[in-house]
Amino acid sequence: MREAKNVFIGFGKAAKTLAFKLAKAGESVVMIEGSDQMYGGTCINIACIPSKFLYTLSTAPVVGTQARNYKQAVLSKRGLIGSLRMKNLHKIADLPAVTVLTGWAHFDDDHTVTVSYANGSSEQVHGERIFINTGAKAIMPAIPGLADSKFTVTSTEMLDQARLPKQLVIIGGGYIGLEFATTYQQFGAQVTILDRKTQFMARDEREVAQAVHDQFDQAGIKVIQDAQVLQVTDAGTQAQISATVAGTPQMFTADTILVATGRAANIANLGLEKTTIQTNDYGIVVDDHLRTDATNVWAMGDVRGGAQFTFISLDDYRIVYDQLMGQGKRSLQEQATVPHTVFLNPPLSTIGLNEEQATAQGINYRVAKLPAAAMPKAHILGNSAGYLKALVGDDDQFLGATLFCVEAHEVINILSLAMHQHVPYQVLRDQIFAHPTMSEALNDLLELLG
Ligand SMILES: Cc1cc2nc3c(=O)[nH]c(=O)nc-3n(C[C@H](O)[C@H](O)[C@H](O)COP(=O)(O)OP(=O)(O)OC[C@H]3O[C@@H](n4cnc5c(N)ncnc54)[C@H](O)[C@@H]3O)c2cc1C
Ligand SMILES: NC(=O)c1ccc[n+]([C@@H]2O[C@H](COP(=O)([O-])OP(=O)(O)OC[C@H]3O[C@@H](n4cnc5c(N)ncnc54)[C@H](O)[C@@H]3O)[C@@H](O)[C@H]2O)c1
Repeated sequence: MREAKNVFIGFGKAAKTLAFKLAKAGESVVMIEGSDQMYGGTCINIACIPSKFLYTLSTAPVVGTQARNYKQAVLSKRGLIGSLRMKNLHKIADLPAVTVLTGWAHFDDDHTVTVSYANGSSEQVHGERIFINTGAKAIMPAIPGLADSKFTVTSTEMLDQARLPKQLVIIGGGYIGLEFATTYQQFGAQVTILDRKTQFMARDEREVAQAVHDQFDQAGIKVIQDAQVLQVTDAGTQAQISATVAGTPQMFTADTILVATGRAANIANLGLEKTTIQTNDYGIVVDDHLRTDATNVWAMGDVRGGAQFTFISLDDYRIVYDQLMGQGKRSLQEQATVPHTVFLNPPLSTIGLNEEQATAQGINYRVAKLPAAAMPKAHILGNSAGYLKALVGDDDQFLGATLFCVEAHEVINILSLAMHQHVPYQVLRDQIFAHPTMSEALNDLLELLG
């Protein structure tokens, strides 16, 4: 039986970062990844990197009469992803302390896993410690005809489909739904979002949801709330989607249906029932230090049923590394306030509380709001839509911010740093920023607070 001090199941963000550090420290590592197309995990192969690559190309200004070339963008994406995948593999596999096994793992007991290879063979691996980082996968709702339709794709297939849809129907108006609507509309597809909730962007403040809705209206993206999809039927070159919208029957047609109805932790087929590891409806149960109920097993990233973001998986690595090699003080508590970005055009970034939440919690706040159009950089970048908004408490500390403007995804990191380091707003108000940038909007925005 193969033995290692550290056995990783899944080559995700947390696993690859922790494996590298432990191997560099001279500890033996076995990294088990199911697919040779997934070295480096979901983010680089089928999620953040390819989706933001296509988003960025779709957002670039059209020069003269030259349309944005979707097929070319997908081909370039394949090149980029292929080289990142190999870079990720070699960064780990080339270390003398590491063995990478390409096969699917399942537990036999708390210390032992069996790896099944594509050629039908298998082997057992014994780990003093085992780290589960198997990620999540798209949920396919049980709608008659949906899974079997030749027009149905998940984000994974969509990002690699070289044909631009003419009529794209997206089921689900969450992160993936909103981002793919933006990207594919910009490449030239007609996009309709069908979401079952009655409210658009239900998790967000109404003010910003309305601003995004207005921007979608302008772009020609149709957003339909309170939509219950009942059935999908293939009819020649198109699918017919029957649904009710606010209780009234409606038909939609599409040549591509993107299912974006959430992602569920990859815990099936892991053999967890043979271990003392516990699961719940969201994934593997862990404590604040990411320990499972088996004392030698940790779970990190999407599989532990928390927020599904690459930066969370990366932070999970920090928590576990601190336990193994540091003081063990780091925990999930530090992840309470993190920045989020939905890559729309302009992007929407948020952190902490919005006005509605502060009001609901009875927290006193002062608010500053600045139109993006006030910033020269927004005009240079050709998109002056949106606004920046920040909330501060009686103690002059930031409570939260909503940035719906170009470069929001960069500027939000400054506010995140300020919140975590308890920097009073006056510091950013008077900070010297490079010019012309969107960061300098923080000077003008916070000046409004006096
Ligand atoms: C389209 C899309 C866009 C996204 N965009 C963003 C974004 O912009 N920003 C952001 O922060 N997050 C984004 N996310 C979320 C982000 O991709 C995930 O939260 C993150 O990749 C999860 O990483 P992880 O470390 O949990 O594991 P993953 O990177 O998912 O790795 C899990 C690995 O385990 C392997 N595996 C699974 N089961 C087994 C097994 N039994 N044996 C062996 N190997 C196994 C899988 O093949 C996979 O390689 C996006 C997600 C999607 C789908
Ligand atoms: N920029 C980013 O950070 C980014 C980008 C993409 C994905 N992600 C991550 O990936 C996760 C998965 O994304 P997602 O968009 O699939 O999930 P999501 O949870 O963000 O949104 C799912 C949406 O689908 C809707 N829905 C569910 N079932 C439905 C049905 N049967 N009919 C119609 N609507 C239905 C829900 O109302 C919800 O609005 C996100 O939660 C996020 O953590 C992050």
